[in-house]
Formats: sequence, structure tokens, C-alpha cells
Amino acid sequence: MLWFLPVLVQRAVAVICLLSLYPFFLAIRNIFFHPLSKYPGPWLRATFFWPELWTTLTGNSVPTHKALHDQYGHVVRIAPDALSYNDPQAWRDIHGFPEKGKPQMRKDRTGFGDSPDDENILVANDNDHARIRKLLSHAMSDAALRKQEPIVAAHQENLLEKFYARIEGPEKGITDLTHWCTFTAFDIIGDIGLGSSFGAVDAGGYHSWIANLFASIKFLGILRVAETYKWVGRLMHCAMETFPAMQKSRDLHIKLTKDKTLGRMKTVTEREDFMTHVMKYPSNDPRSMNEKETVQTFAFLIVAATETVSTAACGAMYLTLSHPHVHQRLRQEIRDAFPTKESIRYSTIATLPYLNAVIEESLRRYTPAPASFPRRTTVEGNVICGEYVPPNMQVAVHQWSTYLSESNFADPLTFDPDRWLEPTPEKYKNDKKHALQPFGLGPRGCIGKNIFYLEVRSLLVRLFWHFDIELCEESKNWMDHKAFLMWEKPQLLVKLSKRQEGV
Ligand code: HEM
Repeated sequence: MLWFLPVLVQRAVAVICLLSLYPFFLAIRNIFFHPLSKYPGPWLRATFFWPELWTTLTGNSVPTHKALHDQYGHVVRIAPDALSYNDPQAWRDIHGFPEKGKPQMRKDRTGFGDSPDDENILVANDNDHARIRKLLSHAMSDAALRKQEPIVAAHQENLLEKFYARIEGPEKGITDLTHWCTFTAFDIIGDIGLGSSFGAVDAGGYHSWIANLFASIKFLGILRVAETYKWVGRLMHCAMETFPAMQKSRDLHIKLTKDKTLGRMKTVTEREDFMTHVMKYPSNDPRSMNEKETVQTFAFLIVAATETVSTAACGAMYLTLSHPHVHQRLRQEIRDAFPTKESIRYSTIATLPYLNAVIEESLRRYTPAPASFPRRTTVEGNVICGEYVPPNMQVAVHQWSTYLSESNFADPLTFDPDRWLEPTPEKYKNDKKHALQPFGLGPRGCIGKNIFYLEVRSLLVRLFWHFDIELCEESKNWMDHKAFLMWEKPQLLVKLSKRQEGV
């Protein structure tokens, strides 16, 4: 009766054998016969995607990539179809403007972890991107920013008031800069972008929206895995129905942005903000942005302008405070330049050489977006760092590995702003300064760079002008933390005191 059982067992054994041999065949194919076979890297990464995805999900990809570059050199095969570079030439070859008549390399959507129906400046095709970017570039031009300076100053002065109150209050000056820098950057982007502050500094607590920002960035890592392994993606979608909190943070961010953006679009105002430029043309004009693009672009802008700015500000504060000679020199430069608090003006702030050197060195030593912004090679393939890379491969410059590589910067782990001063000290004469591109470059490089400098330079000046600041013991190793596309910053505890006259 059960005559068919042995046949079934035989077939099952055959299937199991074949399945268990699959990784072996995959390894042979990917290691020896893949178009990227000649590139160096560990065989496990050449065979499978999961080592790369695992380090991304667990927040360890940044140090892992650096270790791989230290071991294998300026280019490493980090996944079967992916190359990571730490050579400055790769910035131009991957991100720079393409030769006339040649296409840009497209963004790798799996690398960005966005969903296929997203429409925003970050992922738009070249034509839509040019249209969106043109509208926003006007909003972030030098002339537009000059009008925003008093708004930025007002938010930072509001922060100073809160800090003075903390010195007098039960906190005795102990303050978490991570929280307060995030609140301030969030309020500023609300005000200069969408016409009204979010009121986070006044509330002084975690606005539910801010609490969600980082969670939604972290979620991008999960989406990246789901995009690469479709079956894992399907499992995750099932899990999400059971545990909707996983996707909730991202959805909530989009919903809150939508409410705020549509609210602003209905408001008639004389005061210029980013939305003034976005709404320059009527909605039926081909040069305008549609509602979905507008909401999603602002959703990205809010994250870009809050997380990166607060990360860079905290990084600069931590590195300065943990290097007493840098701290002393910076404070002196600031206090000498501005005899009174009323004399603090951005036109002077922007010219302070040591301040600028501290910020550049902080962007190098604790770069705010430490991973990479991957692209796919074009249908013809591309030459990167003098080597031909075949079509449709993922290629990227890894920021952390580039900035901490001895082949680009002398004594790369040392925080020394002097390397950015003129004349360049002998020790740093061979530094490849152009390797530092924290804002990316080319047609899709950051358009918020000027806003970043406006906010961070003037915040540092105000803090060091008004307060004597000490790093608390609990934050002595502040930089040891994980990264999920961006750093998962812990509290940065400092003790603020009113400045001692004559110091
Ligand atoms: C330390 C601060 C910042 C860093 C390190 C940074 C970094 C970057 C990088 C690396 C890119 C390029 C991504 C790619 O090549 O795929 C980018 C794009 C972008 N950033 Fe920033 N950013 C910062 C601040 C800001 C601010 C303050 C804003 C807005 C107010 C902003 C808005 C944007 C926009 C709109 C893009 C997309 C540009 C495009 O695709 O045309 N960023 N940013």
C-alpha cells in the first residue's frame, strides 16, 4: 500500500542534497565567474549578500567596512555585486558630473532602502530631480539664506535662555546636548522650511515627531534587507501585520509631514520660507512639484536638516571639549572676535579661521553620514579609479573609511583642526583634502550645505561665547556608538556655567 514511500524519500533526499549543494555552486560562480571576481574582498561577502545586510541591520557596517578597507585596500567587494571605495578619485568617478552626453549613474534604491512608489528629490529620475532641485536651490541660495539668518539666531537665543535657566535650576547646568541640539535643528527647519517652529525647545521634552525620526531612519535598514531578499521581505511584511510598530514610525513621519506641509500650502504669508519657492508656479505648471513630491521631499528635508545638523554639532562639541587645547583656542578666538553678545553677526562668524578648521576636522573625524550613498553603474559600465566596472553593479564611496584612511590623511585618528589651517603644517602637507566630501558632490550632492554651516557655526559661537562648558564623566567615550545610515547618538552630557569674565 505504501509502495510509493521509498520513491518519495529518495526524491526528498535528492532535493535536500541539491539544496545543500546550492551554496557551494553559488560560491564557485560568484568567486570565480562573476564580473566582479577580480576585485579583492572576503569570499563570504563575494558569495552572499547576508554578511553586508547583517552588519547594516545590527548597526556595525561602519567599522566593518573600515576594517575591510584596512585589510584589502582602496576598493573592496563587500557583497556579490557591490564595491566599496575609499579613494578620493572615486568621488569624481561615481558622484561627479558625467561627461557630456553620458548618463548619471542612478541611485541604488536597495541601497537607500526606500519603497518603489516613493517620489522625492532623493530618488527621483534625472528629469524630475532637475525640476525639484531647481525649486529648492532657490530656497537655499545665499540670498534666501541671508533672510533666514535672524530666524536661526532667534531659535539659538531661545536655546541659550533655556540653558541659563538650567544653570540656575535643579539641573545645576547638567545638560544633554544631543537632545537640545536636535530640538533646535528641528525647530529651525520647521520655521525656515514650512513657516512655523515645531516648538520643541519650548516644550523641552521629546516631541513625538522627533522621537520617531531616528526610528524611521533605522527602519530604512530593514527595508534594505527586504528589497534584497524578496522572501525575507515577504516574511517581514507578515511580521509587520503582527507587529505594526515596525513600520509605524516611518508612516507617522510621513503623516505628520503631510499635515504640516498641506497646512502651510493653504496659508497666505508674506514671510519667505522654502515653501514660498516650492509654490512659485501654479500647480498645473510643468515646472511645479505635485503634492506627493512636495510632502515626501519635505519629509526627507526634515530628517536631513535635523539629524545631520544635530549630529555634526554634537560631534564638534564633543571633539572640542575632549581636546582642552582646541577648546581653549576656539573659545579665545570667539570671545576676541565678539566683544559683546550683540556684536555676534554671521558675516564675521563665517570668517573665523579656527572655528572653520574645527568644523572641517569634526566633519572628518566624526562624519555625520558615515556610511555611503550607493549608485548603480550605467548600461555601458563605468571606469572607476582607472578600472572598468561592468553594468548594473553597486558602487559607493564609504565615508568613514575614506576619512580615517592613512592613504588620505596623516595620523587620521587624531583630531587636529590645524590640518585645515593656512599655511598647512608640514605634517599634513600630503593630506588629500579633497577626499573629505561629507555633503557628497555632483548633480545630486547636498543642497543644504549652506544651511548646515549657518546653523552649526553660529551655534558653536553662541555656546562658547556665553558659557564655560565641561564634558561630563559619563560622556567621556561618547563617540563609541552604532550607526544605522546615521549615528545612533547617545546622550552627550555637559556641565554649563556662566562664562567667567576675563577668561
Ligand atoms: C552635516 C549636515 C549634512 C550632511 C553631512 C549632508 C549630507 C548629504 C549627502 C551626502 C547628500 C547626497 C546624497 C547622495 O549623494 O545620494 C545629501 C543630499 C541632500 N541633502 Fe544633505 N546633508 C546635510 C545637511 C543638510 C541640510 C541642513 C539640508 C536641508 C536643509 C539637506 C538637504 C539635502 C537634500 C535636499 C539632498 C538631496 C539633494 C539632491 O538629491 O539633489 N542636507 N546630503
